[in-house]
Formats: sequence, C-alpha cells, structure tokens
Amino acid sequence: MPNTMWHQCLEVLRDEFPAQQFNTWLRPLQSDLREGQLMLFAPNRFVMDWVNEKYLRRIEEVLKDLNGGQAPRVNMKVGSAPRNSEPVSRSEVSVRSSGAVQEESGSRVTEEEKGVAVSAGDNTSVRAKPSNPSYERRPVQVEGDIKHQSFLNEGFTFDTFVEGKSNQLARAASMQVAENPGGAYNPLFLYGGVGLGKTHLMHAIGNEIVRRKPGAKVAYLRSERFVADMVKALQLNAINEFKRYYRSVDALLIDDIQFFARKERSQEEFFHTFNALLEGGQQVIVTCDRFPKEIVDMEERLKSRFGWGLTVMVEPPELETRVAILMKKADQANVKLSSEAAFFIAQKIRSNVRELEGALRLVIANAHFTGSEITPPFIRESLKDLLALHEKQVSIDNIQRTVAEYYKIKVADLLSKRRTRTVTRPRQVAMSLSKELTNHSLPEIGDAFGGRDHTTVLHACKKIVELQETDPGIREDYQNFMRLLTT
Ligand SMILES: Nc1ncnc2c1ncn2[C@@H]1O[C@H](COP(=O)(O)OP(=O)(O)OP(=O)(O)O)[C@@H](O)[C@H]1O
Repeated sequence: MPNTMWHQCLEVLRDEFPAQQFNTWLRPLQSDLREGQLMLFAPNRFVMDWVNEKYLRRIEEVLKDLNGGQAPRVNMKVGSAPRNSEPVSRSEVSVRSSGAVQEESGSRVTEEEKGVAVSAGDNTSVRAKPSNPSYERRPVQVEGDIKHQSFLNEGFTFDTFVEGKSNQLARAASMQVAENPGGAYNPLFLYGGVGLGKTHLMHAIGNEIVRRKPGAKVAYLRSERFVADMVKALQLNAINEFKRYYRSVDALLIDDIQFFARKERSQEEFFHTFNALLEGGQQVIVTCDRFPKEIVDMEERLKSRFGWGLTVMVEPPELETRVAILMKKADQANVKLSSEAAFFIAQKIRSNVRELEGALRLVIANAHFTGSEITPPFIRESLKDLLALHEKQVSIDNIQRTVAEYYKIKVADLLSKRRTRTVTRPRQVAMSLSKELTNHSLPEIGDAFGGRDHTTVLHACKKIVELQETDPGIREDYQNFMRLLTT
C-alpha cells in the first residue's frame, strides 16, 4: 500500500467531516507506513486521545476500502513522522531533521518590512480597540525598550467572553493553555474571520497566565509590531537584544500573523524565536484570519510549525450566542436590555461581534441622550443608517443570481457537481465575488455552492485573480459584476 494512501484517506475524511473538525483533529496527523503498518503521529496527547476515541474506527474503515478490503494495522503516537515518510517540502524536511534552531541564512529585509517599520511608528504597538469603551491597557512584566509594547487588555478575560457553539472549542483550548502554558497545546493557533473574538481569547489567556503566576512575562503584540521592532533593531544594530527579549518571555502572543506575508526576514526571525520558545517550553499563541496552510506568501516551514500544537477555528456566532453577547455587554454597561430587544439587534446584525457591539453602543448612546426605552422600534430608528447599509450589502444569493443570468445558465448549475467549462468558470467567478463582496468565510461560501470544500473556494479565488491578469474577457466580466453588484 503506497503511503499516498493516507493522503487519499484524508481526502475522503475531508468530505465527511465539518471543516473545523477535520482541520483540528485529522489534518495535523502525519503518517509513516512500514511493513503494512500505518503509524499516525499526533502533535500532542490530547489530539491523539481524541482521534483514537472519535475517528480511528472510521479511519480504519476508509483505509480498508481504499486498500481493496484489506485493513492495514493503524497505530498512533505523539510526535512527528520520520523524515521522508510523507511528501513534504524541502524546507520542512530540513527543519525536521535538525530539530533545533537553525543557522540563520540572513534573509534581506524587504521593502514591505521597511514600510511597516515606518508606519507602525512607536505608538501603535498596542492594538487599540476603539470599539471597546472599557479598553484599558495593563503593562505586563517586561524589560527594557520593549516595555511599552506588551499590554494586555484587562477587559478581555474568560469571564467576559461569552461561550457558544461557534467558539466552544477555541475557548476550551484557550483555557487549557492558560492553565498549563507551554504544555500540550504549543503553539495554539486561533483562526477565523474578523471581529469574532480571537484577540479577546488571546488576551484572556495572557491575563489568566499572569493571574495564576504573577510576574510571568507575557508579551502581546500584533505582527506588524514584531516587524517594526525587528527592522528598528537591525537599523540600531541591536538585533541580539531583540532576540534575547523575545526569547525570554513565558508566553508570546502574536496577533494577526497574516501580516507576516511577504516579510521574509521577519518570518525567518519569528521562525527562530518560535523554535527557541517551543524548545524552552514557553508558550506561543498566534491568531490569523485563515488556516495556516492558506496563508499566502508565508514560508512552508513556518506554516508547518503552526500546525504542531493545536489549531482551532473561531466561527461566526449563531443567533443565540449573539443574543447572549448583547445581554452580557449591556450588563457590563449597566444598561437594561430586554431579551426582545437583544433578539431584534442580533437578528439584524449577523456579520461579527465587533459590529454587534458597535450597534449596541449606538443604541445605548441614543437611549441615553433621548431618555427613551430600548424597544424594537427605537432600535430600528437608532440603527437606521447601519441597517440600510447592511441591506445594501451583497449576498451570496444575489451574486449567484447575477452571475447565472449574465452567463445564461441556471443557479442550480452553479450549485451542481457539473464540471463542464460553461459551468465551472462562472462558478469560480461567483465564488470569488462571494469572497470579495461578502463577509462569509470560505467554508460558508463552499456550503452555499452545493456543499463544496473551502479549499475549492480558495482555489477558485486564486484562479480568478490569475485569469484577470491573463484573460481580458474574464477581467471585463469581473469588472462588470463588481459594477452590477455594488452600485
Ligand atoms: N464570545 C464573545 N464574548 C464577548 N465578547 C466578544 C466575543 N467575541 C468577540 N467579542 C468582542 O468583539 C470584539 C471583537 O473581538 P476581537 O477583537 O477579539 O476579534 P478578532 O477575531 O481578533 O478580530 P480581528 O480579526 O479583526 O483581529 C471585542 O470587543 C470582543 O470583546
């Protein structure tokens, strides 16, 4: 049985399980096939136990089917597959083989990195959250020049985080990390769309670590800050201090890692810091707007390391959670909000929690100034402009109808499994427009197109970007759609 069998098995499982389950438990597994025995390597004990309990039986069945009815023996252990047991990129292999901090190759600082250094300046080190009125900054125990950079928002704790189906796993994993930093989930990689609570959870972990162990060094920063500091350190000939500082913390929290894209020197520096921390048993937590493998212009070896701990998605909250969040936020602001009013707002604002909070703040401010009670008609009036904007927002439905009409095909064709060119290209265009013009995540878009996988959507988006450069017809079509849908 060739070792690609595991990859085929993964393809089958990918279609069977929801993306979050697949990405969290199955995708990080590595395989090694020897003498009819398939060894699966899990990044940590937790993943291993979970897979054993929940998925192993199904894995065996799929392998049996793929192997003409003969089941290979499957065993699991914690660790990484031996070198060359799976097709991995060259850089990954070299990292695995060394298992230690590598010699630095001295990548150049790119123009982009210089740009970040200038724009990040000195005062933007802390992620200001203008939408949160209770935002307070608490410096944590850090040293020297970098002191001003590491702040935790005291308002972002586990207590103030409302749990729901959409964030349950992320919250549980975060709590575990806070209780046992540097333990089984290292690194913790939290990903998901904008305004869904990734930063909140990250700060909650940091705050909890400090609460449990006063004096713990927790460094929180956005990835741009890391880039800016590194460039500055290079300019000032202080790169050793930079390294020493970042490698001395108990926990390093890096927000929005996607901004490392194309910043080669920073990626390299971060890679070494990352290795040093992991080897030292120090915790690394990273947030990103997408799954590690989907980050473009990021080194493979870095992406692969992100998957060594636990990767968890934060999804958009469903209605009940949105209501609970509104009730909690109103309570924190000492405002009485009826559940009817909370439902009304939660039904209207569905994009993300940040917008939800913004809408609530607007309603509260209006009620405060006018002395009115917060009722659905009052909310409707207060949020008039915001709701008008939302109504104007493009829906996937609308995109599908517009694209189908334009190419003279049926919407059902776009959702079907048909693969003829007359259907696949319009489908890719529609997927790409959905990504560009709506707030839906890749898995949601995939679902809306006949239950396709999020990687298919990603592929469609890339393809359309490419075609717009090489095919004037597609470029013109796309521009027409943008005009049709947004004006
Ligand atoms: N489950 C939740 N309970 C309470 N508040 C929440 C929850 N989820 C998000 N929020 C609030 O929503 C706001 C936006 O959250 P946050 O900044 O953590 O989002 P994010 O996922 O990091 O977004 P971005 O990708 O833009 O960085 C914050 O004020 C946060 O407190």
